[in-house]
Amino acid sequence: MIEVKNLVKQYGSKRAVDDISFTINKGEILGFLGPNGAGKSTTMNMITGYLSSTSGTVLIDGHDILEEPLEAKKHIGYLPELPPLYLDMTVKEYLGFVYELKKCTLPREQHLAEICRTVKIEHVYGRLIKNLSKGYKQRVGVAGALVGAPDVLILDEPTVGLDPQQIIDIRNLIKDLGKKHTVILSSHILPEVQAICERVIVINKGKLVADDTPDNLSRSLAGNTKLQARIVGPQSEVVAAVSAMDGVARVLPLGEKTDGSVEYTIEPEEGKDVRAGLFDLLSKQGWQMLGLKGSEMSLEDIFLHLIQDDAQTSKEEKSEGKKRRFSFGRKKKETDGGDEE
Ligand SMILES: Nc1ncnc2c1ncn2[C@@H]1O[C@H](COP(=O)(O)OP(=O)(O)OP(=O)(O)O)[C@@H](O)[C@H]1O
Repeated sequence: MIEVKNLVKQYGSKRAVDDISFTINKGEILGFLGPNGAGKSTTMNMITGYLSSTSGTVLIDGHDILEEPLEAKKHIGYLPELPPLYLDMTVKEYLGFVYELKKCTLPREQHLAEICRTVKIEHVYGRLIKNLSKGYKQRVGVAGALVGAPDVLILDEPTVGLDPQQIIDIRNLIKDLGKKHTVILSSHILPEVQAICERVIVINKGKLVADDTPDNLSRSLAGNTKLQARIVGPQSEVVAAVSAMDGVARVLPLGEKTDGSVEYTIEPEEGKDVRAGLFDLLSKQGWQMLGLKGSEMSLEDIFLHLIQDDAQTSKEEKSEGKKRRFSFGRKKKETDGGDEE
């Protein structure tokens, strides 16, 4: 559906987007993550044809966004971070205006009514946009993006500035839209991306640093899930005995709890499941286990880790003159290996 190939954007001496390639398939909801200045808006603006690229191509359903802009843009509905709403228009007037602007040929009343049903703004159709809440203004922006029935929706920070209930409503709306559309969602809000998106692309300093499902990212980076255990027993003996277990890489006591247990983080070696051995050990020693749970990495942890890895890789490259590679799982191993040296 969308093919981004070797996309580069150079602003003078600044390379804002540096050789990014990815493909988005029909019906995917893709999260586009990156810190401030990473190059997200620049990339989205090149995908929507608002900015031309220095080099590289963007194909929308096979149409080059720069060579066949009209054909390509027909497929895209774009909601910029600040939707260009005309506050003195009613919702009806605004959507009619967007309809004309996009030279839409679908049956007008029927098409606009269907959009209003989808984004649930039928009851404010006759109201002035300036009198609507922020959440409803955002819905009107989404409605505008849906005019012309594009297959692809590109949403730039769609929940910024909304209150918690409005955020939930817009997220649910995006999920619903994802059933019929390919969606690209740019966001700084990591739990949002985790909640909505099936796939995440992370960019940092103009480079693509990860492309995977939130779950895979979490798994490949975390390796094995760490365990949080609450154990009643003499702390130093517990640490020594559990550390000596086959398959345990590290044990970290986190402090005593009010029930007399001590909480530990137990980090298994790669590919090892130490839970059964842990139960055996504790029962042999007569130490009680009051709790055991896995602690998975949140997307937030992963994101920070990736950005740090990227900074680390840059340093290594500078010194070694290497070309970068962003194979996520492998990179983690390499980093691990480096740490151990
Ligand atoms: N017109 C421009 N001229 C020069 N540099 C620019 C221009 N637009 C963006 N940049 C620079 O390019 C880099 C990428 O900017 P971009 O706005 O794409 O990042 P972003 O990931 O969208 O960040 P944010 O989330 O803060 O909007 C930044 O360093 C920015 O300062």
